[in-house]
Amino acid sequence: MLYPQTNDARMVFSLDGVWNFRTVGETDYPSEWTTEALPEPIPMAVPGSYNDQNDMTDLYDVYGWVVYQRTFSLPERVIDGQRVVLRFDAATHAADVYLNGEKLGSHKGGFLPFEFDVTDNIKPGDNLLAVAIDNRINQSTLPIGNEGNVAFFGSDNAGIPSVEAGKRWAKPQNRPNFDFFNFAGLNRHVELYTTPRTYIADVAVTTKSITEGLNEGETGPAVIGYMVTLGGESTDERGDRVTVTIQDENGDTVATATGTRGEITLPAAHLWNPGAAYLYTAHVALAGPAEAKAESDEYDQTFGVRTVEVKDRKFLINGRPFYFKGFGKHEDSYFHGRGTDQLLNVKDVSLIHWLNANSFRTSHYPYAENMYDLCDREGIVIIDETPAVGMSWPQYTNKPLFEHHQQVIRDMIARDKNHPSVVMWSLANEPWYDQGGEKSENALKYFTPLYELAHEEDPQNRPVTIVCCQNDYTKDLVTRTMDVVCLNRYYGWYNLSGDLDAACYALNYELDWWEKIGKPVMFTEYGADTMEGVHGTHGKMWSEEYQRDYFARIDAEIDKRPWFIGEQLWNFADFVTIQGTMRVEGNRKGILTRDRQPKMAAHFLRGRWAAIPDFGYKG
Ligand SMILES: CCCCCC[C@@H]1NC[C@@H](O)[C@H](O)[C@H]1C(=O)O
Repeated sequence: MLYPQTNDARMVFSLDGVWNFRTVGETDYPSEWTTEALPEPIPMAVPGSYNDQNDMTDLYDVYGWVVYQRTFSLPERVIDGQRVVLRFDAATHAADVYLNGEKLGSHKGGFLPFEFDVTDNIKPGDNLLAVAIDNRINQSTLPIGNEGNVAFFGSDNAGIPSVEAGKRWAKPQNRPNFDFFNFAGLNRHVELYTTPRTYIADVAVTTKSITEGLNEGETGPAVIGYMVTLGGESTDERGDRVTVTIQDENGDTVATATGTRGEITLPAAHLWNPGAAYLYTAHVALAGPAEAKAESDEYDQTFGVRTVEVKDRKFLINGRPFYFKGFGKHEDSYFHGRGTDQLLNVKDVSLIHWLNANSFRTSHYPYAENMYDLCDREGIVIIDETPAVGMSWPQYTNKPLFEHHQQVIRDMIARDKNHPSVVMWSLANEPWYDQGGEKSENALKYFTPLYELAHEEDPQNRPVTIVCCQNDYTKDLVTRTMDVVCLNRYYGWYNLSGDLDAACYALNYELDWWEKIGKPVMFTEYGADTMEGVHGTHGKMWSEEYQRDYFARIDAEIDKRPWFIGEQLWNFADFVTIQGTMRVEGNRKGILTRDRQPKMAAHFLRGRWAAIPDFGYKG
């Protein structure tokens, strides 16, 4: 799915700004709220979660529907004869969309784009756009919501008559089976864009071969593959009117090709590398019929020349063994909630550089495209993750959920396939699947087809993984089948708490087991909750000294394992969760505070990572 672009053939109209907004709740929204002006609306900024934007009412407790509304008008002379598309970069978690009183359709899933062809719905003057959004999560959504009365890490005294009575009486609420606040709404950009009626619908670019061993700034022959998909009217005989021009970073043409698919040799290619990005542009042009130049289309698709491969328990980028240094993150900030904030993206990327990190995982959902674009140009490596978090054995026989999971994988790869920064797909975070017997078998039957689907859907055929929770690894049949074993481990925090000696012993006990499995292994989570300003001469849990010591001790152990290919800790920064006895204004495992100030561990890691090269750390 191409990101909207303004050029000689296309135009983008942003619908960001202040919309009208009303909460509805669990019942259905009134139909007149989608066909007439909202009564007594409050202002709501888009993009942005609605939860933190108004203190006259508690929008943290919304359970069910809200309705957004705005009007817009488009210049007739610009859209005349063009195709007009309404696109949502995301709407969390489910949306019904109406234009001028007509329902355009619905979308389920809160972290990937969807669009509607509104060519025949647009009218001169004001158009009324209404979007109803449902924030409810349950056992059949991704992420997973508990339908009982306790969330992940929620506390309870089950069985006590008064407590049970209180749980029955309590108003319905979302009970996330995951550890981040269920921020919702129009979290990302909303836009209208035009294309000709016959248009470029998709562009895929792959790297077929490179010259390995190039140093930064050196060039060598490379071969790329491309495929252009056309859409709209009379697309079949138009293939011969497609030209592809490859431009280097200076905008100079380095190669050209015609046709909707083929291979192109770049005689002196610059490689895209972590920390040394180089971006090319494939300028795709679809010539209109001679008699109608105005029907030509064009699209500029950036890409990087680089290969990714898992081989001999190494993670190779451009044939060299890469070592992941970084973290899991969240799209999470004051006031914006999970809303796209380009300034924060730029600041976070600067902090990734300041920390001498080179990568992050999009825990636990695909992030907004803007962040991937930034990482493409900044040479930061991404593990791209679906919103499948909080899963357990009941899900592995839930066929509608499996089909939704398949669609999410297709949509995530369709959106992110051209980003050189994306080097691996994560199918899920911490699915619980170590109960042994049929439950473990069902998990394997659920995830194996998804693993195969991700490989099939990706034209670049990147490695595929799943991120494994602290579990009984001997009964976990799934993790060991992935291309890379990604472990979330909390020795010294959730278990053997405060005892880093025992924690290191237990970690090595498990790593001895993984030694025999023959796959590359990395941490995708490890860490300790830390309150900035809490100190101690013998750093105890929650102190800044403990978080620093935790990483220093654990890292010393993984350094001893040549097949341990990376350390992504938990978390880049503190972030908001449900309220609960184990969370103080959220999860405090950040090495930065939520307002991006470094804790003591950040300084330790900055020094450690300065001494760890992107390539060849383990030989
Ligand atoms: C019993 C062990 C469970 C460890 C689970 C650790 C969790 N992994 C997923 C993340 O979203 C959580 O924030 C993290 C944690 O709680 O800080």
